[in-house]
Amino acid sequence: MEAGGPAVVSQWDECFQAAVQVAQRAGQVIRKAFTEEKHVSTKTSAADLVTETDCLVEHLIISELRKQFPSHRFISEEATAAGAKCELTSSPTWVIDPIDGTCNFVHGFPNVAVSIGFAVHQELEFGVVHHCMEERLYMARRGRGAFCNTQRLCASRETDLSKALILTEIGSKRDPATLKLLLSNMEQLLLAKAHGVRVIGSSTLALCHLAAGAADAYYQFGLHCWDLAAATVIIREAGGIVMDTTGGPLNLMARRVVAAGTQKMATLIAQALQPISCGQDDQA
Ligand SMILES: O=P(O)(O)O[C@H]1[C@H](O)[C@@H](O)[C@@H](O)[C@@H](O)[C@@H]1O
Ligand SMILES: [Mg+2]
Ligand SMILES: [Mg+2]
Repeated sequence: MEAGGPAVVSQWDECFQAAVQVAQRAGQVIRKAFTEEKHVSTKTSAADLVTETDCLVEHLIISELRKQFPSHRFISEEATAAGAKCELTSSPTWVIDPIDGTCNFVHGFPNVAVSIGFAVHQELEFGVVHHCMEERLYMARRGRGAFCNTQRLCASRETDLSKALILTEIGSKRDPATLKLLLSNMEQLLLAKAHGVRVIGSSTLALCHLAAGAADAYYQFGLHCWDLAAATVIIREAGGIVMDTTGGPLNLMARRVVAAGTQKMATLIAQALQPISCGQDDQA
């Protein structure tokens, strides 16, 4: 493009810009509500919390995006909890977690984010994650690199499990059999001499830390498509791998993931894990 020539407008520019703007507006609402009294309800278990701010922010995001893109489809956490169908079609689809880290938000623990992913023909085109308590905006567009604010992100190159910092999340399924498998998986990785295993209470922020090279791997059984969508683009554009726990390609709806800076690390993690059955987002 010659200097001063017309800006090249590529497809989905307008959607990406709208995602950035509404994620920042949502972050302001969450930051304001962070220190205020909260009305907390539970969903699938006593550990699966939701507040009026989750619902308010989800409504704010979707109504703004629907005004600009009325033909688009939406998948979001709280609408799904209220019975909406969770189906990724070939239509342009927004995949939204209004507050990732709601339990942290309720307790005043600052790992809290807004996650907005966007897919067309079931392929993820971009992701925006706003770490609203630290004013960090993680973002990536397919084929154009990953950034945190203005800093380019590069995932870890580590291939040795005994030198790895591994992130995971506990999720909200807390029956004894699930907890036994969950702790056994952590134990296997620690017995393999991993430097550490960390749980920070926000799957999407943990995945962004991986994209930034601040950890070497992430795995989870039980998260949702709205936890994963945006961060998957950010990790891939940072040079990382996001795949199914079986070692196959990621299925956004399968509620399980292994991510790492390198394919070798991702494979070592997947091989160490015992599977935990958590259903699928697109199966009621
Ligand atoms: O806070 P949420 O949006 O409910 O996300 C949770 C997620 O559902 C759970 O599986 C864990 O990954 C938590 O770390 C997330 O924050
Ligand atoms: Mg979430
Ligand atoms: Mg949420």
